Amino acid sequence: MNRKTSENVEYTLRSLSSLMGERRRKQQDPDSAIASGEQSLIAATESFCSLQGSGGPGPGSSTYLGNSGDLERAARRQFQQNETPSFVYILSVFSALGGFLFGYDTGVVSGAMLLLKRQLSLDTLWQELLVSGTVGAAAVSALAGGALNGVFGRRAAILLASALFTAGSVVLSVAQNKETLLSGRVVVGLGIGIASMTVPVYIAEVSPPNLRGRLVTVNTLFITGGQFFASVVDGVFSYLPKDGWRYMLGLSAIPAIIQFLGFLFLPESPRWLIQKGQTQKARRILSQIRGNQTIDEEYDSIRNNIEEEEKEVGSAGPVISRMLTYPPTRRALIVGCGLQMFQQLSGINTIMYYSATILQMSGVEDDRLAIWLASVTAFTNFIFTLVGVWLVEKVGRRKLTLGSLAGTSVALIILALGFLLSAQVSPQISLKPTAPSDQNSSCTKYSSCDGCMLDPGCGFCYKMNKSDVVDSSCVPVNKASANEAAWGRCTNETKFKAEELFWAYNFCPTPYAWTALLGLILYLVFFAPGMGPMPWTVNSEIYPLWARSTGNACSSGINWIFNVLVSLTFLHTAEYLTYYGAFFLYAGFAGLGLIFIYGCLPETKGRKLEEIESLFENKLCTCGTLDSDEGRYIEYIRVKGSNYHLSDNDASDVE
Ligand SMILES: O[C@H]1[C@H](O)[C@@H](O)[C@H](O)[C@@H](O)[C@H]1O
Repeated sequence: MNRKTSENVEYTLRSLSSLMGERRRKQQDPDSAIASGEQSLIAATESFCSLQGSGGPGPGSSTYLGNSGDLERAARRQFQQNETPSFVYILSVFSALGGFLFGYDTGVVSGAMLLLKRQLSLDTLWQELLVSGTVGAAAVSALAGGALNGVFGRRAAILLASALFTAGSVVLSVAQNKETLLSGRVVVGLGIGIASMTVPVYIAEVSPPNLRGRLVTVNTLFITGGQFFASVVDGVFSYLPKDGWRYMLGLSAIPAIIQFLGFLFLPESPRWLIQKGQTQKARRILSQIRGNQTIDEEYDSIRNNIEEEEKEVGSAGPVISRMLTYPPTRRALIVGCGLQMFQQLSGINTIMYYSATILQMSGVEDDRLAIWLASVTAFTNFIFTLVGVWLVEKVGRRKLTLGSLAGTSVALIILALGFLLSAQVSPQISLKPTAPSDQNSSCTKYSSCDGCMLDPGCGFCYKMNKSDVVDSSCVPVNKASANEAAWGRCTNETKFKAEELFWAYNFCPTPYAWTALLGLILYLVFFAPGMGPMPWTVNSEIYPLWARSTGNACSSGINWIFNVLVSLTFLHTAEYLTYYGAFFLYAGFAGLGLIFIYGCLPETKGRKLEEIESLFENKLCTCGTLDSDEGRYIEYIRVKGSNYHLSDNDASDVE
């Protein structure tokens, strides 16, 4: 946003105070690492005193000379401790429980489905409804969450999300039929959508700039942590074939209740309060969150910004149309939505969903072992998100996202090559058994395992002679259990195993499985630190306050819409393009994403939320060239006469 000349006075004051502070720091305290704000506090006080000529102790007075060092030290100690108060961490962890629930509830369903489909005899349509019903509901509520956040505030939205999570989990754990299950999954989905768009915004708004990226990324750490925890719970309760799913789906009520109770006592975002004109309350909460640190500079900068924004953009008309007609927010919206779209188009959820099969291809035949190994995949995703938490404030958002997506693209190519090589050496089908008269025989038309595996209705029954596949056939899968065939030699698991027969559903025995496995591991190692968390982190930062809820609602909505699209189309894509074709396609999307991010994503590391809008003043796709600006840090703030004043109405304010 263009700062007007009326601010020159403020800016000059700021420069002056910084210069004085800098000189003083060099003279008195050359070694200590004092943040720039600290110097300006002291210097601003000096410059204010001398400018005012108030008769109080000034640079020329003996009292001043005698006590200035002590005063400075005392002021430093009292107001400028640079430690981050633990309250910020408490707020972040309680809000990130929303991320945990997002991860848990999207992750747990695959294990629950294995048990549910048998107990409630669910056909494919119902299985799909139960999985995508949640993601679809999340898309709707993420879009609607913008208005909710804007009108009722971040805290109310988080409370609502945790209430929905709790209600949904209770309904799921006591459900007696598939209709009730679907309604429970939809309620949980509504909670996920609201949490996914609100939590990053709330954390970004309460965090100090130097920690913001890290704390918002912790939310994604909680998402992947939730997914990992869900996979462990799936493993544990898979041993309870009757009611195991009730525990799997119901357990999320515990973190949801904890979050709800916590947020009854936790405060609203001070930025939202300032926007709503509740300035006294905002100031109180901001100083509570910042502990010993002085908040005047931050408070003023937020308030000035809101005033300026209102002047520049106006407040009439729906936020989304104002965002689209005002170039900086339009550009930010394109970047935010593009990031979320490319996150999903890189196929993360297909990879997570498909990991058990990739692992089976590499020789893990036991189903239960495959479930446990899938939790190793989820664990890898989680651990490498932790690497992202560590890197985000070191290398910045832009480099982290670019590096991550470049690695992800290479991993996708390796994965695709693994499937391609496997398809080329796919075992031939040597036996064509005749189907019993009342049974489906369409599977017997395939001539190699590859075609058979891509048909969701068929499986591959074979024997091994040393490392060669022999006596192989393609027969229909048993609809009640994918571990067995509907008819033929592989119908009874215990019996066919004793006869040294093998049953492969969804995969083919292949000597190149290691390539796919390598691709899978590399994918997670690269995706998790950058492309996983950064779309959420960047979106929480790039919109000005008036557009933040709406911007995040749109971009989260895009994330969920593409999530549904990619997951629902994966099997069909694989059928038409084969598996390697599907992964080459995702690699192509990742490549496009790389160009988009290289051209359009600016670095937001270390900047105040209020400054970030200025990064979108230039035409889109010039961000790469602006990268060199990283070190240039200009602060636009209004310096008040005293940083110590306690109320908005303090008569000593100089503006
Ligand atoms: O950032 C998250 C994370 O990467 C998850 O693992 C994935 O399942 C979500 O779709 C994504 O939004």
